[in-house]
Amino acid sequence: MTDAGGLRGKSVALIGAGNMGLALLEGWAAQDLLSVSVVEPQPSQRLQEICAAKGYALNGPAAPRDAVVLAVKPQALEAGAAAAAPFVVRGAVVVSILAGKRTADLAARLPTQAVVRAMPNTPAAIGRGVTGAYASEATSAAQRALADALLSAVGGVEWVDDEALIDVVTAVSGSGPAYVFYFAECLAAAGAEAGLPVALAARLARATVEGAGELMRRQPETGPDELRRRVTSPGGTTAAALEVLEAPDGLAALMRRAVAAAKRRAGELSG
Ligand SMILES: NC(=O)C1=CN([C@@H]2O[C@H](COP(=O)(O)OP(=O)(O)OC[C@H]3O[C@@H](n4cnc5c(N)ncnc54)[C@H](OP(=O)(O)O)[C@@H]3O)[C@@H](O)[C@H]2O)C=CC1
Ligand SMILES: O=C(O)[C@@H]1CCC=N1
Repeated sequence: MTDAGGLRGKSVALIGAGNMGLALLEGWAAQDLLSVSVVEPQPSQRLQEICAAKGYALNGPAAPRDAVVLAVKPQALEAGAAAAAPFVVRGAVVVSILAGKRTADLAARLPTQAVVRAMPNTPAAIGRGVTGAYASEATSAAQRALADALLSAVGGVEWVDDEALIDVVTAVSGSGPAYVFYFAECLAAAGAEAGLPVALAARLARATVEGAGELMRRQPETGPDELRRRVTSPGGTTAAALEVLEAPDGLAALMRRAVAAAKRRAGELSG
């Protein structure tokens, strides 16, 4: 395995291996460059398999690590930070993926100020995630590079230099996959209501979202607006539908409200 990010020989502790923690671990295991310790109260079978196959310590004694990745629920921050602290030594960087929790919230509970706040998303589970990240002022360039390499194992990483933007990243790409899945659900439901058998409507909606996403992926130079125009024949069916979606109270207004609600909730989770 190539080691573009300089991960070889680095040591990491992962605190919390649920949906997102496990996705990160899968990415690290595929690269096979790191020494990993995992703390997880209820290890899933998959977690146990990875740890056994890769020789990762699972719920073993704490030891100093180069990086500690915190992946518990925001509501479990106190317990998660307590579990993380023994792994955090001078020079270690803490990478938190907790929604809403500020770098200051983390630093107040951990023996370091070097904290990276990151927001991945669930396509990380197939190596196709995108993560927004912010490094506190106390984070060195080397610590930030290590955090970048750890997060890059499951997809792209976009750094921002204003921590407040992470709440927006959370509302756009962190929560975003749920919006897309919900769109597929709504499209299927509308198709069924318009007369299609329920299962067929679900298959058509799913294949449409998959195909449209893949089309976008394969044409990175073409904006979604242009791809949309290519579907839309003048005076045709798509134009009729888009007139509804583009109405003042249509999809743009709904997305604005949805993103604002998620951003507001991220703010409420801080502290
Ligand atoms: N799901 C998503 O799409 C995304 C989530 N996030 C963030 O990632 C974090 C994790 O989310 P997600 O993976 O979905 O949640 P999960 O509940 O799936 O995973 C959290 C895991 O942490 C474990 N845990 C709880 N307390 C401790 C502790 N003291 N020490 C070690 N492990 C502990 C939990 O165990 P138990 O179940 O036994 O309590 C659980 O397995 C959240 O903060 C969330 O905001 C970020 C981006 C996207
Ligand atoms: O819903 C949540 O709070 C988490 C953060 C982003 C996606 N899931």
